[in-house]
Amino acid sequence: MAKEVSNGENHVTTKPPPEPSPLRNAKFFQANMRILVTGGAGFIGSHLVDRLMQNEKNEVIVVDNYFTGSKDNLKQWIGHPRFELIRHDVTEPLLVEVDQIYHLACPASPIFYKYNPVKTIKTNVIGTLNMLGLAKRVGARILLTSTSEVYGDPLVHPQTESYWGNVNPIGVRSCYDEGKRVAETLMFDYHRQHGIEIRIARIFNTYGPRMNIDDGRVVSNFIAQAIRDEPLTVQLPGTQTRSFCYVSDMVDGLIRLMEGEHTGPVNIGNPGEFTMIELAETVKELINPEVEIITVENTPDDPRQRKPDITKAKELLGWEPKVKLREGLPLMEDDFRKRLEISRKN
Ligand SMILES: NC(=O)c1ccc[n+]([C@@H]2O[C@H](COP(=O)([O-])OP(=O)(O)OC[C@H]3O[C@@H](n4cnc5c(N)ncnc54)[C@H](O)[C@@H]3O)[C@@H](O)[C@H]2O)c1
Ligand SMILES: O=C(O)[C@H]1O[C@H](OP(=O)(O)OP(=O)(O)OC[C@H]2O[C@@H](n3ccc(=O)[nH]c3=O)[C@H](O)[C@@H]2O)[C@H](O)[C@@H](O)[C@@H]1O
Repeated sequence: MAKEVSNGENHVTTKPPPEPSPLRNAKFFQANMRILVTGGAGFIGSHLVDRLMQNEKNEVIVVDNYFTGSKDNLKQWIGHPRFELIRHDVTEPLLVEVDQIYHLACPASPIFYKYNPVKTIKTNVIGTLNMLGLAKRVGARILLTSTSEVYGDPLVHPQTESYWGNVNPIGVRSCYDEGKRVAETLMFDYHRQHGIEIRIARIFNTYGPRMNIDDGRVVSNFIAQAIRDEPLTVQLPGTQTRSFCYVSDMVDGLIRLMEGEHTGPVNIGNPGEFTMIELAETVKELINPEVEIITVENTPDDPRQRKPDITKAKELLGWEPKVKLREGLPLMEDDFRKRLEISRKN
């Protein structure tokens, strides 16, 4: 009988896990790992695909409905014999033979997940249910990209995985944070009831090249504003904090979690914590010292502080972030300048 330890509790499964595909152990087949990435045309998903495709033993299938993602993010792989791209909405069932599922499909920026909240919650609940059904049918291991938003407006700081959170169940962010909480519940219920091999990553604010330029998230907003000579819009009070992880570190953490022995949940994020005023000042200093910083109204239920405790990731996965904010911001600036076609002034 499979046994897992998480949050100090024993999760004893009622059934042995389904047999994995024989390909997982095949020595001579051209690809011995078929990997599905849902949401693979998005920001984190496309960087994950790049990393997975570097291993010649991997065959990668992306499914995406292109709500916030784009084929452009995957253009280097389209037509590659080990790569397949399917336009598909995860709220509909999917039948594909795979060994691993990275389940990322879900709009992540608050302006996009609030745009159609009913669809967001369907994506989180029905989408995750469909992917768990697929994992059960084909015996695949499945990783969910959950979020630090499961901690809500946290009363514990920094946040450890054992903290249950402080979440408004009826607020405008609930479609996303409560949606992800249900998704985590479904993952553990399939694990306990059906023996599915699960992995849960709780991702903290991640940034890097390929974020949508008008994505609405704070790092992309500030960088685009600095490049366009527009004021940096710090939402009030400006003393709220976030901890920003560069995307290459994130992808490394996700792959380690998938390949390791621990179900999670595991926080994956960079513990360097900044107020939004500090972030704006850093962007101003690095990208455009002339730019103005202004304050604007905030949106409801904005978490006041957020910083991951990454002890578990360090101990269980041997993972910690390498890229500091001051190193990551210029890399993102280069990408934004190319796409906006605005070069540096001097
Ligand atoms: N970037 C972050 O800071 C962050 C933090 C915490 C958690 N996450 C999680 O990581 C994942 C990826 O986030 P991201 O920042 O790359 O966002 P993103 O919006 O760039 O990517 C999400 C992808 O999912 C696709 N998608 C959305 N709904 C879908 C559906 N119903 N069916 C199929 N595809 C669908 C989108 O088109 C997009 O390509 C999300 O699950 C998000 O909740 C991200
Ligand atoms: O990391 C996470 O777990 C979650 O965090 C984010 O949510 P949030 O932290 O609210 O992200 P932003 O929209 O980037 O906002 C961060 C902070 O910046 C502030 N902000 C945002 C935009 C802006 O122009 N100015 C500004 O000051 C917001 O008020 C907020 O306090 C992401 O949107 C989610 O994808 C993710 O799941």
